[in-house]
Order: sequence, then structure tokens, then C-alpha cells
Amino acid sequence: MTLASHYSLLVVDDEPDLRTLYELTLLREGYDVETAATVEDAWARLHDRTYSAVITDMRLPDGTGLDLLRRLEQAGRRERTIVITAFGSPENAVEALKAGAYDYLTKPVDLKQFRAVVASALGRQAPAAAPSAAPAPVPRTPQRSGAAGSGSAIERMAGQSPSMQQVRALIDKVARSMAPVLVAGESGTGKELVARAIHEVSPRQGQPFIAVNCGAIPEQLLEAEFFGYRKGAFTGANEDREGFFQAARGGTLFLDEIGDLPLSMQSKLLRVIQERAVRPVGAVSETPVDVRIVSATHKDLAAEVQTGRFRQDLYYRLNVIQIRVPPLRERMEDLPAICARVLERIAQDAGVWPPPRLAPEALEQLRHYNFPGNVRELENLLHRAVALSGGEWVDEGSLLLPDAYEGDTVMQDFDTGAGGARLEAPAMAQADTQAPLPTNLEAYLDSVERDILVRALERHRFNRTAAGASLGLSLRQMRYRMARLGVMVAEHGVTPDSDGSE
Ligand SMILES: Nc1ncnc2c1ncn2[C@@H]1O[C@H](COP(=O)(O)OP(=O)(O)OP(=O)(O)O)[C@@H](O)[C@H]1O
Repeated sequence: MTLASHYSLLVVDDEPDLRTLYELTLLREGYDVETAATVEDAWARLHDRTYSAVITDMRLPDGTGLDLLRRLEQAGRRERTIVITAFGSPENAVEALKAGAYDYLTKPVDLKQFRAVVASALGRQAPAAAPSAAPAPVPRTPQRSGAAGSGSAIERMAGQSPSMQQVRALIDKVARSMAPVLVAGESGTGKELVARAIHEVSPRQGQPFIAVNCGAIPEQLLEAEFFGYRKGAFTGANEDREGFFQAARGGTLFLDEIGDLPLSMQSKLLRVIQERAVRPVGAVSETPVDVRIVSATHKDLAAEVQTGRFRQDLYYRLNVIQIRVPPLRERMEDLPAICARVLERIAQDAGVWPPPRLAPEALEQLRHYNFPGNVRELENLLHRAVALSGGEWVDEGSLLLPDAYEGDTVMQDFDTGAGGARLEAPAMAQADTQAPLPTNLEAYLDSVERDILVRALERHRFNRTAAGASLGLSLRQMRYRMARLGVMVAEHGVTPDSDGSE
């Protein structure tokens, strides 16, 4: 661990008392500290040497903290900046974060928070934020953490269209600061991928990335899930539990579908963001947390504010920097690159190489589709196409774009496919015309297919080649289908994983 004395800090404030207070606080932490009283004085010092971080008051006699910040940005300096703003002027704080400040503090400065923010800017664990005891891990059901598939988010993100280049540039820019980011875009456009990318290129990359789907947690559990609870806080609380905020300590908390958060929880979240401290349910005191918040929404949050469904003050706090991920139909020039990247991943997951390629006619067909479900829909489509074709090429016939589900085309595809069990699905559907229709055709067909694969594998003692051959499939096709549907051959049989391949 780096010694505190290896960090040098520049404190800029024109009030001698405050300057001394900050200086003493930081010296006590073991840092090297220099001070300046004006923008010009600070700039002269910065001319002579570099610092680990600059802590500046917003109002200075010859300018503002923002002026200093902009100069640092323009000169390409790497110093992290913390701006101290007057109480009740959140617009200044937002302005500072937009201009590239790492973080801000509000007057009167709470010294505990001051130490924690400086430590965070230097990439050190804040002393006050260290966990007191190791609480039990939180149940992870509504939360998806860790890598979403193989490879880093930046590597996974394909496409060089101007809008994607802009998204990448913004990711790079915001990664350096603590500023909250709101990622906006339709479902399936890649918002979570953007959030992960921000975390990965930020200094927090070695720390946890915790993803929470705000819409998936029952309202009465929200507080306990977010902030944790103490033993005995309510019936069933048999032990202390951490919440998402504690689990994300030092890292990034990704709040997906933030627009689904009920109003009661919105005010609690706002408080935590303002205070940078959480109070677990049943606890008497608050614990400081150093967490960067990235949220995402497919809703028009500004409109939600207008209708009173989303708190304006929270919107203001979360939306300091907005990254809009455009729908796929607005960046169709990215289609070939995204298809190639997705096909690579499908092949990798199935343990097959080289990855299949998209036939030019298939690409042409995709170009004419408008992808209401965006990249996620494209992924699902390609998954199925690869499982159907199983060869080196994905052709037009295997794409089954939604319109092709109607009429004869489906029957034809099933007929020309590979006989046997695959004919059962349409045959079954015809047999009982009174049977209720599935509400989700894709999920229904997947479950039929999964069932057939499992039965064939069981009948052939889990030998994929033999089971595949009995269904008229090559080993390669069998592997793709098993990977797509999450059917795994375990030591003692087959494990259908109902979540599919993700
Ligand atoms: N530019 C891209 N290149 C390759 N894959 C991508 C790209 N964008 C998104 N994906 C993939 O598409 C899928 C959907 O992306 P993601 O989950 O990030 O979208 P989302 O906007 O968060 O969706 P939702 O709103 O449904 O939560 C993921 O598997 C992701 O890896």
C-alpha cells in the first residue's frame, strides 16, 4: 500500500483560517500539503510541479475554482480536483463535475467527509469508511454483479458510428470523476454495457461493480436491500446484512431502471447521495460510504418529473452527466461489426471455433429490420439463427425475423429443417386447436426445444454426438443449441438452466 506521505496535495482557499484547517487535517492524515490563496498563485505552483490532487474553493479573489479546473483540463493535467462550493448552490457543484472535477464538497465542510473524499480521489480506502465488522453477504437475487459474459465491456462494445464514438469519448471523460452518470436509451441498446465500461476505465476498476435492477425488488424490501439491516431489525433478521451500498464500497453502484423506484425510496436514495452515508435498517448511526452511482433508464425521466412520478431533486443529482445510447436503428452502420462481435461470443460460449459468418444476403435482410428490441434482440436472433444453421455461415433462411413467424414460412422452415422431434412443435400446436396459445412464442418454443434436447441426451447416455444425430443435428449444431438454451451435460445427468445462455 502506498504511504500517505507519497501523496502531495495543493489546497487553494483565500480564507486563511479555512486554509489552515484543511492543511492541518490533511497533514494529520500524513499527506504532503502546499497551499495557495488565488487562482494565479495556484497556477504558479502547478507550473513548477505536479500534485496528486488539488482541493480548491469555488470563490477565489481573482476567479473561480472552475477557472482553475478548466486550465488544468486544457493543459491535459492529471491532478484530480475537488471543488468546495457554498451551501445551497448545487448548480455550482454540477458545473464543477461537468467540467471534470473528481468530486465536490459543500460548506461548511464536514471534516470526516473531507478526509473520505480526498482518500477516494487518491484511490485509497477512506479510514472512516472501513467496515467495522464483516457482515454476511446480501442475497443476490435481484442483483446482477460481476462480468456479464466474457471479456471486458469496452471490448464487447462494437461499432464505430459517430454516435458510438461519442458514447466512448464520454465514457472516457466521465470515468475520471465521481460525477453521477445517467445512461438513457431504449431497452437493449447497451446501457448496462456502458455502465460497466465506465467502471472498468475508472480508477475504481479493481473494486466491486454492483448492478441492481430497481424494478425487480419488492417495495417493502427496498430499504433493507439497498442499505442493509441489523440483526433483530425485523422478524427474520437473524444476522447483520450488508446492502447494495456497502457491497459496492469503493466501487460503482449501477441502478438500472431507476425510473421504477417508488417515490418513498427516491427520497431515501437522495439522502444517501447527499450525506454520502447509509443507515442500515435497525442501526442507530450512519456509516460513510464511498460509492459512485451510475443509473440507467429507458423512460423519459424529465417527463416523469413533470408528472410527479420522479423527484426533481433526485433527477438533478443523478443526471449530472447524461450519456444517451442511441437505438440500433439509428446506427445501422454498426450492424456488421456488432453481428461479428456477437457471433464471436456465441461461438466462444459454445466452445466452437471459428465463429460462423453472416452471409451477405442475411446482413441485407437485417438492414431492413428496425430492431425494436435493439442489440439484445439482435443477439437473440443470431443465437437462434446459429442454432438453426449450425454451420460456418448464417444465412437468410435461419434468421426468422419476426414477420416470418406468420403464415407458411414457419412450417416450411421446420419442414426443411431436420425432421423428427422438431416437427413436434407445429404438430402439437395443430393437434389441439382449443389449447391456449402461448403468451410468449419464443419462450414457448425454447422450452419445447430444451425438453427435446434433454430427452435425447438422456436417451443417448449424454453423448452429444449420438443425441444430436438422433435429431438430425451435427455435433456443432447440437453444441450451439445446448449453449443457447443453457443445457449442460453434468456428471450425473443434464442440467437445463432455465435462464438460457446469459
Ligand atoms: N455495441 C455493442 N456491441 C456488442 N454487443 C452489445 C453492444 N451493445 C449492447 N450489446 C449487448 O447487447 C445486450 C444488451 O445490452 P445491455 O444489457 O447493456 O442493454 P440495456 O440497455 O442495459 O438493456 P435493458 O434496458 O433491457 O436493461 C448485452 O448482451 C450486450 O452485451
